[in-house]
Amino acid sequence: MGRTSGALKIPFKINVTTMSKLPPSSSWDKLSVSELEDAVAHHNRLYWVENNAEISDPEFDRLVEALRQKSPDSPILTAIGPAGAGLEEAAVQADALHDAHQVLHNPPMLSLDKCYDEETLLKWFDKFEGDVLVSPKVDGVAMCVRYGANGELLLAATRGSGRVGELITENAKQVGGVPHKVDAAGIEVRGEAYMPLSVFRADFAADYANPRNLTAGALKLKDAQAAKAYGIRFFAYDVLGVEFDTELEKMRWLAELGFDPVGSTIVSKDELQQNFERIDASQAHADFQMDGVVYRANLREEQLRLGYTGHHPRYSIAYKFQGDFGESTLREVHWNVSRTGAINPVGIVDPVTLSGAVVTRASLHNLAIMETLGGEQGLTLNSRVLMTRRGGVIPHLEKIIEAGEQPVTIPTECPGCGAPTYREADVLCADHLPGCRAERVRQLEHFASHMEIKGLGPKLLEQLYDSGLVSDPSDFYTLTREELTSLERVGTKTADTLLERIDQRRRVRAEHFLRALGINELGRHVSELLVETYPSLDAILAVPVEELVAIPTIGEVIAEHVTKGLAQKAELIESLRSKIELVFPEPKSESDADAPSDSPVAGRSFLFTGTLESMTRSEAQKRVRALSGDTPSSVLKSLDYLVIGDADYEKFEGGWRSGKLKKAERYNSEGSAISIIKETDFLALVDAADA
Ligand SMILES: NC(=O)c1ccc[n+]([C@@H]2O[C@H](COP(=O)([O-])OP(=O)(O)OC[C@H]3O[C@@H](n4cnc5c(N)ncnc54)[C@H](O)[C@@H]3O)[C@@H](O)[C@H]2O)c1
Ligand SMILES: [Zn+2]
Repeated sequence: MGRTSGALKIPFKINVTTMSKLPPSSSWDKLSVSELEDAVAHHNRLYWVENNAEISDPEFDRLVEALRQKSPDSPILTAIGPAGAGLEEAAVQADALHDAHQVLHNPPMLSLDKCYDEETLLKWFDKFEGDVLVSPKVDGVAMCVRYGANGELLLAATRGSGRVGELITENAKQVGGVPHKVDAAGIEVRGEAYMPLSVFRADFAADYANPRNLTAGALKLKDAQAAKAYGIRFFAYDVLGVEFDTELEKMRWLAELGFDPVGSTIVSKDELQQNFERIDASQAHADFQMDGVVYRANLREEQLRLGYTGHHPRYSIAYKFQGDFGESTLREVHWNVSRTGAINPVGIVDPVTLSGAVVTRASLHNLAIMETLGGEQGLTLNSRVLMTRRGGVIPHLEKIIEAGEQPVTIPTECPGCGAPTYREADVLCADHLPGCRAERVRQLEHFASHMEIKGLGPKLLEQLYDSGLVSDPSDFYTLTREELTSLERVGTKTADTLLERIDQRRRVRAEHFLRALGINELGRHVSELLVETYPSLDAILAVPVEELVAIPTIGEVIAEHVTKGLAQKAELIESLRSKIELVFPEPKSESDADAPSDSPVAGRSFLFTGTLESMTRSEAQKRVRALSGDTPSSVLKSLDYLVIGDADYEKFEGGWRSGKLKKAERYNSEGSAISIIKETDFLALVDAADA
């Protein structure tokens, strides 16, 4: 089974950093001003115009900083960014504004001023009065959304050159956190679109190097429906068309409108550095990639007084993460069999400490990405390499500093079963033999994770597979306590918890089941489409390729992979369906096609207050979102449910009111219809929606 790029793949170049023809970062300082200027202009162009960066972002930032140190007034410094790269000129020359696909940004969507140390930050702070709003600098793609006189979504656009952006309205409607209607007239909201790291890790990390490129690609896909499969979300950080006295009020208002504002706090001068460190540390658990911290003067009158340069607002600055680099040596390349059967390279390097963690391995994604990394002579062992953690988290082999001598050998046989390998497009494949251990264990892992059976980690799965207790996913459902406790390090308590978790997943939504099968191209989007289009598993299994191709967004390649995969797994599917009950959505009748769904959760919004007992707040929010509900971060007039933790519900009945409750009651007295319910009732709602 091989991977071929199907229609769902993004037609977007992967930004792999290869060996730079210019000197490595350590020698930027030795260049003259004019050499530095040339280098900055060169890389800026490669990045913005050719979409093919040769050096990493932190390295580019160092280069710019080297120029700024030597020649603070260099005109090149203010020409960095898309406009400086000539994009704007090109757009205007092409008479862009008469082009229906483009939008003029007024005022332009500017860049941000940058700094790399506390001293520079404090100097900036001394230019104005009042406190500062701090927020993470989200490493995504800038986007604006405009709303009309009735609050309807009019258009959305990319930042483009800063002055001229590209229209992406239909795609933006598929982005989480972009309300289609707001309770405000004639506003423009600006913010950052990004791919949550959880989505990137689950669906794309094996084939793509960077969530930011995927985000940019998804926003520009011709087929807006297909964009949905990328799970892109939007953080709002600014609004035009309404004036506020402070940034804080602005961010609160955005939350009330239903946007997801970037998490922000107000701080004073002596807390600036401490908040940089706090946000830096938060990378370990954040679900988005960030590349620094943004500071903004809180008082609007001070912002107006400071104004703008042509490149950035003076009232704002980004304190960028240095990108913790470390040199190491590439010792080996391991080849892992993925759940789709692709055999992908993983680099094993000498231990190096980066952002507080020891890194010894980094995914090299796939054969083609590995080749690009190695450059003309190919990747070699014992190469000196530069390691980073992307977004401070994902270990990444940034570039080769000095090549070694021994070329990496590409296996001719699958490391799991010995089947001969072959290349298909970017990927190394094999027609795995039935007993391919690596592929089987990976499939078990994939099944468990998509069926949301917690506790089945890779170690335990290997034990289960090697002991013969589980050879395919249907065996999970016949495991007994005795069998489980016969394994090393599995006690009765662990066994019972596990059995209970498996039991809870005997009744699942059909799209989750389809996706869990681990069939190439049968991901979230195609599974959902199939389940929406066909009423039963039998109907899905019987669909011929020609019919699948007729479904919008399913191309020929996808259709072939899916039908072939389902046929190959017929036996497994039969054995699973005798143990699992699949839930299909109620068929929609023609007349109510546009009516809100009758799921008690889909399309409704939920906000939580007080302490939840059955799960954490973020788990509760995840469940709501998984059922297509919304989770605004504050009380809106249009809110459907305010959920009170069970323990606090008694207090509520006794007269206690949280801020959120007070607000909800006030809105209700003004005509809103917010249901205030307790946790147990919420659980009943989600269970009903899940059923
Ligand atoms: N590798 C290379 O060769 C190369 C060359 C040129 C530029 N670059 C990189 O391109 C990137 C983009 O540069 P730039 O100057 O256009 O953008 P920038 O890095 O100055 O950032 C400005 C952007 O930050 C975004 N942002 C994210 N979170 C925000 C928040 N909380 N508040 C306000 N704004 C927020 C905004 O959308 C805004 O457009 C930089 O990271 C730079 O390193 C790399
Ligand atoms: Zn194999």
